[in-house]
Amino acid sequence: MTTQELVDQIQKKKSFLCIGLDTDLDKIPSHLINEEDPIFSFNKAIIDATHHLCVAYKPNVAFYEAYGIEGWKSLERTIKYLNDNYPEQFTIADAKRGDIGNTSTRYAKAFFENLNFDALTIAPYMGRDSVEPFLSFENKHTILLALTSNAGAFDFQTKKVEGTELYKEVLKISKSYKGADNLMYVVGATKAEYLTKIREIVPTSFLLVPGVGAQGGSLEAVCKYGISSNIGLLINSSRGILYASSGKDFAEAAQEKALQLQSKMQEELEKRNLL
Ligand SMILES: O=c1ccn([C@@H]2O[C@H](COP(=O)(O)O)[C@@H](O)[C@H]2O)c(=O)[nH]1
Repeated sequence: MTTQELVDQIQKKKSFLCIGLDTDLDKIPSHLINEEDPIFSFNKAIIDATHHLCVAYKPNVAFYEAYGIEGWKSLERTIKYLNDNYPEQFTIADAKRGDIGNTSTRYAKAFFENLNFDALTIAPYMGRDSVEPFLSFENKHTILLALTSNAGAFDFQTKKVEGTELYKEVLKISKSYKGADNLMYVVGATKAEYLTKIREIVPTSFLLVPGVGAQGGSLEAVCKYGISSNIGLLINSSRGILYASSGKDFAEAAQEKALQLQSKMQEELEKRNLL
């Protein structure tokens, strides 16, 4: 999917919601456990109930890898279901990969070609030659960790290197990478006050913003400091939507949570004349 197609979807749906498919067998409703593939059954019900309210889905691969080959099959079924039934959805594999060049190329093939995701999260720590292999895939997006939502982000990301915070160096230096047009960045909703500085460096780049919901980040603050002329935000919520109910009404409850977030997003877009 091109970035313009993503912007068109956001405007059509009045939503920049990304739903995180962090599907945990310990948390899904008990009546699904005896299904042949409980993870896929849960995901399918969530997707069918929420697709009109969001523009992206983000399975975090840890939740699939944790169950071995069966978990990987659930991930394959989920991305195939999305691509076959809702091709307008922007799909993100949250895998936080990145390695020496030839290995990065294999990761890129796994997620962009084999599984056919639109985007993949990448750790920038190994630098240019670990990131550029991902950027050479046309209409595929590399989402680089810039300033993450967790407390440990302050261990390294905000430390100064030759006078500049490391996360700013990640943003600045990555702009010179070959294929940088395919870059997006992760910025945690819990770090919303940093977004003004971030927008000075990457004024229109898309930002994937996790941390609204279970981690306590504020949607309003993210919009206040981070929204750009092309909107440029995908705000993720996983647990806050997926586990709104542990009963048979889980999909309806997830839909209600997604609707609440979509309505707030619509308000934020309308008050800035971005629709
Ligand atoms: O900085 C980051 C980067 C990634 N994540 C991931 O996003 C979701 C958030 O889930 P919630 O349940 O909405 O808290 C999860 O997959 C994280 O691994 C992040 O939270 N922060």
